[in-house]
Amino acid sequence: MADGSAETAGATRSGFVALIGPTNAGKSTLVNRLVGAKVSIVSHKVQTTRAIVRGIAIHDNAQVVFMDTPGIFKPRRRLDRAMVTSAWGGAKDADLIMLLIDSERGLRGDAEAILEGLKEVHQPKILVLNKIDRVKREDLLALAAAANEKVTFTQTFMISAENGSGCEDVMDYLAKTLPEGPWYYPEDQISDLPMRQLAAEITREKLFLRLHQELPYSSHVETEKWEERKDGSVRIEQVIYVERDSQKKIALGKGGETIKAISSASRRELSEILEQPVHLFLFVKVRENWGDDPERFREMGLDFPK
Ligand SMILES: Nc1nc2c(ncn2[C@@H]2O[C@H](COP(=O)(O)OP(=O)(O)OP(=O)(O)O)[C@@H](O)[C@H]2O)c(=O)[nH]1
Repeated sequence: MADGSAETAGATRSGFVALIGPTNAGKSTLVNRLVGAKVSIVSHKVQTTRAIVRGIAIHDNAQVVFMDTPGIFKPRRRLDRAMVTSAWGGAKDADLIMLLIDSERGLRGDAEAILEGLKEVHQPKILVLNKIDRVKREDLLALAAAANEKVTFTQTFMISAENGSGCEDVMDYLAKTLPEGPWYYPEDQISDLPMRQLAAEITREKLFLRLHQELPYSSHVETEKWEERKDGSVRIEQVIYVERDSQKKIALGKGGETIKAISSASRRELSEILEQPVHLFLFVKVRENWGDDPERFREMGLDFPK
């Protein structure tokens, strides 16, 4: 057989997996772990993820495209509503839905409402109980039973996205369950988030880590300029939008020390990801009501809710 060798390796599989779950359940941590690289920003604060970010992982013969959806919660502001719509929209486009629950928090809060919403979604669903490093085994079993009573899951997994325990089983399952078909992306691609947007997300993560109270929630980062230089370095200019003058002062810090710290942390990480020297310039601008500006929503890849 002259050309049969590729066939014997088995047909390729591929598909889209929507990660749904309450905010702070660990969705970004899990995608980053499964993809093996940082494609989605993580922080201990809730509502870090705004738009759908896809991480792409190869496992056995399968290419698994993760849609890391914004945490689903009760929408209040316009931006919140857009995030929730985007999360459910992502679920409807997927081949498989993965519900991630923080086992320590259980079904309290938004988890209950998500389970209700999932009843209307017809794709196969799996339940993933995360943060098992924090809970006792008997509580996990009770939680799995309670969730399975409300929605029919084809499989239940218990994992720790943080230390990796159980994650391999999830990948094995996905790799053999997704539909047969050609891969959607080239083998070495791990995200379809444009680099400019990923760079903005990284700076936003540093902002989240550095600033407290409400400021991170009323700020937004955009990459405005991206210039590849002849010496192999790149010059990146980003704007941090805040809503008030007082917030601008906080973002800059005394003598500019806060913005300098954010900038150098972001620059270091960007140089690592891009594998080239980065010159990063951050500007803080006040834009009142950016949360009601359709253009900002487009930049974040979200539809502007009426
Ligand atoms: N102990 C423990 N902590 C975890 C685990 N997985 C994630 N975390 C932590 O939980 C917090 C939230 O994680 P994220 O990955 O940002 O959660 P998310 O669901 O993407 O959050 P949103 O963007 O708000 O929707 C972070 O502080 C993580 O380090 C885990 O398995 N065990």
